[in-house]
Amino acid sequence: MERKNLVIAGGGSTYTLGMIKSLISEKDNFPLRSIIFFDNDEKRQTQIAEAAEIILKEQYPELEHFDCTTDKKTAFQKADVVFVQIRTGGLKMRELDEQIPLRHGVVGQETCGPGGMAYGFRSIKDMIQLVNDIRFYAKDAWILNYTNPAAIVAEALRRVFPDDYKLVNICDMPIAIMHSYASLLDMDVWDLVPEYFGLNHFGWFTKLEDLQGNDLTNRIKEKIIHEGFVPTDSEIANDVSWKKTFEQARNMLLDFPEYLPNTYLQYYLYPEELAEKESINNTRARQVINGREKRVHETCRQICKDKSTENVILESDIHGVYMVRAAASFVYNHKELYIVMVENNGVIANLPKEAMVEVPALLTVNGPKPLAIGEIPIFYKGLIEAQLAYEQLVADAYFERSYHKLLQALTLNRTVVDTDKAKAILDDLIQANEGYWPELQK
Ligand SMILES: NC(=O)c1ccc[n+]([C@@H]2O[C@H](COP(=O)([O-])OP(=O)(O)OC[C@H]3O[C@@H](n4cnc5c(N)ncnc54)[C@H](O)[C@@H]3O)[C@@H](O)[C@H]2O)c1
Ligand SMILES: O=P(O)(O)OC[C@H]1O[C@H](O[C@H]2[C@H](O)[C@@H](O)[C@@H](O)O[C@@H]2CO)[C@H](O)[C@@H](O)[C@@H]1O
Ligand SMILES: [Mn+2]
Repeated sequence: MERKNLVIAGGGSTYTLGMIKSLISEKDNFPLRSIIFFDNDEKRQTQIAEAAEIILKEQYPELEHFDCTTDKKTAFQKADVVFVQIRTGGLKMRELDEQIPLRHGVVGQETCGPGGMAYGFRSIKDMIQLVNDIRFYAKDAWILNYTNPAAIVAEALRRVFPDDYKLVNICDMPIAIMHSYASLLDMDVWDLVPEYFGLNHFGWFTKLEDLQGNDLTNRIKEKIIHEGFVPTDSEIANDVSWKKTFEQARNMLLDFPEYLPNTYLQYYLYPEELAEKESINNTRARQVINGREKRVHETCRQICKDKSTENVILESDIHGVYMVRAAASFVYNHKELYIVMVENNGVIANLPKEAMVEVPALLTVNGPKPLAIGEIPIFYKGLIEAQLAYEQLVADAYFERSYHKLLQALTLNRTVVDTDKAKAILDDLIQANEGYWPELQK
């Protein structure tokens, strides 16, 4: 296999260390010549890069070149694959995204409801700029984007880069959920074959089979109902918040037993309960700042102090492995089945052609080739159509600079519903996002 050059855009991310470990564990499947980190925050990136360099020297001696840079040309000129994981406004703005809706009694979440809308409105400009920069230097590179809120980012990118089949939006939540199904069945997650439909963070598994084609769906449902549902991927297995989320997925299954839900549906199906449970001074952003971010930075400091990994525990995680194997499937034309975001174009027969849907697709050298789903039942269609309208209105509002459309979007969102509430939240978000959001016309 020809070795490739990888760039990680958002090199300072809390996910980079896990990604490095995943690239090491996957080096036979995705052999690399070089890894370059790119970020617009030199200091944040350097603390990760200094540790990454030590890890790579120790555990990836075959790698010819490692670098970290804030210069676009240095980063992208030789790129074959770019992973994009940026966060416009950082975790500081994530905290406001979560706190502001909560002040109005509405779910405060990074990718769902008003928080997701605020984050999306901040991310679109930077994502368009970044893809333009990558394309200027590397017109044929594969771009795997998992920057959130992926649904809104994917919709905006679809409009600006309509024919770019090498620009793919991808999320790890379905595989993280499948990891838990596999654990229930005492199986390897890679031996599960999913059938799934929806939008990003808004979808359902309709069937899971093993590699021999045996239907495992009912066994999974029964096990979840009788034995409970817990996160099992190393990254989140002991996380209190993720444990609660997986528990709630079991409740969703009890209420709507037809399909197995993506965990993010909890925010749309039980918005009042979820808003009540959240605590404004300890939203998820605060937990990440005091948890994953601190842990990652401490690990980096330890590695740099020891000049080795002897005193730290480093594990590859399902997030990293999923992205790496997906990239390999594109690059080497493995045609493996992954759940990714694609333009619908009839895949879900009773949804609009232009919708960015999340479905299983064969990842080929000519882009993702989604498998046909057919028509979906009315309950799911209704939920998806409203959410899709919200996502499209957010993108419309961004490109048209329209306050009116943003208010429509927020009013449509199941986590908000009430127009006066939507107006009040929107006014607070506009104020908090000054300098990040474009100016809106009323
Ligand atoms: N879709 C998924 O499955 C999935 C999974 C994990 C993380 N994510 C996303 O990955 C991103 C990173 O998450 P995190 O919690 O580690 O955040 P983080 O803030 O720790 O990392 C983001 C990095 O991006 C950098 N950055 C911000 N804007 C940039 C720009 N315009 N150009 C270059 N670099 C820029 C920041 O300086 C920072 O180092 C987020 O968007 C998160 O939502 C998505
Ligand atoms: O609240 P956070 O920052 O911990 O997580 C937000 C992200 O949650 C999902 O990603 C999970 C992933 O599913 C799991 O496998 C593991 O790697 O942890 C991730 C985060 O903890 C979701 O898919 C992402 O879009 C979110 O960014
Ligand atoms: Mn996701």
